[in-house]
Amino acid sequence: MSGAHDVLHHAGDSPVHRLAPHVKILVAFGAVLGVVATPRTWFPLFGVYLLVVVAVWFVARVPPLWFVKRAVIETPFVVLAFLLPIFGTDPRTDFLGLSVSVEGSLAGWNILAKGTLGVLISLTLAATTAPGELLRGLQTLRVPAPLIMIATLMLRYGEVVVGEAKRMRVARISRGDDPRFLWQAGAVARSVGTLFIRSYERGERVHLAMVSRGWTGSPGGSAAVVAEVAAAPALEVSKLAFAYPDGHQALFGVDLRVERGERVAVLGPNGAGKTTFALHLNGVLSGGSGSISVAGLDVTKKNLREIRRRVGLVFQDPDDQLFCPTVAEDVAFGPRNFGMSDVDSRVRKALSAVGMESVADRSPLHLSGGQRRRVALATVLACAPEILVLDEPSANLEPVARRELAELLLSLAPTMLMVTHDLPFALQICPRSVLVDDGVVVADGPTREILADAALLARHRLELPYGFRLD
Ligand SMILES: Nc1ncnc2c1ncn2[C@@H]1O[C@H](COP(=O)(O)OP(=O)(O)OP(=O)(O)O)[C@@H](O)[C@H]1O
Repeated sequence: MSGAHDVLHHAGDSPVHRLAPHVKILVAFGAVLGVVATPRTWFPLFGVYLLVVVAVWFVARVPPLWFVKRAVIETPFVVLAFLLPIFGTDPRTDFLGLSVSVEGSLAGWNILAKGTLGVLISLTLAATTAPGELLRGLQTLRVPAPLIMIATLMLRYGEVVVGEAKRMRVARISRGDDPRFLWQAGAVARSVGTLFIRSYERGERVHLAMVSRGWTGSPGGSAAVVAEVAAAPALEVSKLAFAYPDGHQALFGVDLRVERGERVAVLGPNGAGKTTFALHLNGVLSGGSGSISVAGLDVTKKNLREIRRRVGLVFQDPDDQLFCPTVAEDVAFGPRNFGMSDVDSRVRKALSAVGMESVADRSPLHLSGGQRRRVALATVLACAPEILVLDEPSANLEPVARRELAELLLSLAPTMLMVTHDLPFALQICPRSVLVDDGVVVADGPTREILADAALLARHRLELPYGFRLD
């Protein structure tokens, strides 16, 4: 998936691109301050500023048109700048036969000149500095960690919106739409509404993924550990029922007990409630009825931090799970939130476990789907959870990557719950399966026996793949 990276960053190898990011941030910041502080009537100086900015574009080898296209974000200010002379206060003067306010004209010019230069300077910084570099530059400048985290999240949200917009555009065009013509403006306007909703929903899923790795609103945290109840099962779920805020009832009373070290597959047709169930296991979803306990600790607000340290959730879509500028930072996110001490070595070990050490410094968004899936698993492994909850781990994996993932999962010690439609994968990894349908557990037993029950599978819209035989 491409994101805001590609929209605002113009990759290159010019001297401007090669400058240290913190130097560029300081220069850009100083330049914006200089522009803002310049008296509005020093007209020629604004011309000089513009020439300097354009000269930087030439050295950076980024075409001026690239900036012009992106400067459209300034449109509301331009409109305001042109309205001020018309509606400004007296005294007034004649300009090209129009009566314009003198003060309004100066105020409009001030906004137009300073706003445009500010936008162009910011775009120049963004064009010549990759987002990850920008964040590193801020770190070098010792900008407080919460501000850097906020910048990271804003960046991720930008990527979410741009990514959704691109996906929707491709979907529209592939179905014959060509939104270049005026009479399609209505469809485009409706798409903007949909884009907002889709971006909001994805943003919410990214937030859930952050919460599930211990994010509480500020980076860092303590490593306080709550004592568990000895001899309690790894997981005990009783009469769990849940309805989404729109009133849709997804779970109707799930009961499940999982012993320590067990590997259990959660099977079921589309819409059965599997993901909803998985999201409850570390308190990402809550508010229904029934109870859940992990190693004897109730999943309640007071224990949430400890529960999230113990239950690692790997989301169905890796794009929901990965939001930091680099793979290494994403993998470090959970251990940092949980106040773990040996973060660097955890990151190295987790990436090595999934065979992804070589991509540590790359942006997660520039990886292939299969690579992202492995990195998403590493983000959770780095927290060494006692229970690993995986939602569709084998989806979109090439056969070799799928086999490697199976070997990796079989080599891991934690208790495991794996939501999957991949029945052979369930058989390979999990000796036990539970079948969920319509928000309740309808079967629970050895995976082989459940998969051998053709009538049971058929009743719940499950099917072994063509040619697959249970020996
Ligand atoms: N955010 C939401 N708001 C309202 N309803 C939802 C929401 N998310 C899921 N649902 C509904 O809850 C039900 C269970 O969804 P869930 O995603 O848990 O199913 P699933 O078994 O994981 O399905 P799949 O195999 O297709 O991933 C579905 O009917 C779904 O439409």
